Amino acid sequence: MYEVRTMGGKGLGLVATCNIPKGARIISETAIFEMPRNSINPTTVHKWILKCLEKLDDEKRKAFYDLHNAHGGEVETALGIARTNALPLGSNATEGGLFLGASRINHSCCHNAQNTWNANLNQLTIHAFKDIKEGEEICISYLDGSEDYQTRQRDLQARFCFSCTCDLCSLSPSKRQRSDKRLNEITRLDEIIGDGMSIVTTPIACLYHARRVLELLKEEQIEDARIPRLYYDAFQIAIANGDEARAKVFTERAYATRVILEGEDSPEAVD
Ligand SMILES: C[S@@+](CC[C@H](N)C(=O)[O-])C[C@H]1O[C@@H](n2cnc3c(N)ncnc32)[C@H](O)[C@@H]1O
Repeated sequence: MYEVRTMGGKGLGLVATCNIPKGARIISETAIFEMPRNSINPTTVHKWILKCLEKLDDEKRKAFYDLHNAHGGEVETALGIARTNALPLGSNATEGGLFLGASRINHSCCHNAQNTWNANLNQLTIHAFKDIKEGEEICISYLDGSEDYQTRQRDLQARFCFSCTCDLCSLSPSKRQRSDKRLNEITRLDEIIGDGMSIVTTPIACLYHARRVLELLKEEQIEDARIPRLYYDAFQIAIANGDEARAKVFTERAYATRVILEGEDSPEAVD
């Protein structure tokens, strides 16, 4: 479905070699090793990585050292490579995994693919959540939420040492301002919906917020994991308030959108 090519200014990247339909699984890959992701002493993490590398065969160890290192000079080589390439093993996971294939996927703030840790398969999956045309680059997002332009640039620079020039980051100042306003509003409403209390005390307002977030995501052409999460929130609001009919509709939508992003075998879809 893809090949690894040199992408001017971005190093290597994945390009679709055929039309990839929305929902297709592009990659399913086992980690060469797992490592702690956050806030642990760098020396400890470095030692951990070296131990993991010792256990690999020569070919995999060489392939690891061939991966991009965005932190060269700042930290030990193996740690720099691991920090540049580790992908999370679940949302909010404290563990990351090193994947030789998926590590070549570049970032876009208007990405077309989703990386997910599938604990049922014990593999990382990459799914197209938009139709991807032959010749188009396959991109994921390295970021978690709906950050505005400045926050995205700051985080990408700090964690991956590049300035993003994707279509979203290249909008004219006025269009970017409108996009930032929508993204900040998504974050604000998401926080209200995510607060367990407001689901019980102001359920109708929460449902309106959820609908508004969906509209905003659509305007921003975002079709990632935020959509099933939102339908799941709406399901919980309906259940908490005894509205079984709406709960059924929301759960069906949460399932359908989750399957596109992760496949029927994903634990989130199965649950
Ligand atoms: C996980 S690697 C991705 C694959 C990498 N391009 C390679 O050659 O192996 C992450 C690094 O790729 C580059 N990169 C990823 N997305 C980019 C983008 N949108 N613009 C510029 N560089 C990008 C940055 O150097 C980043 O630190």
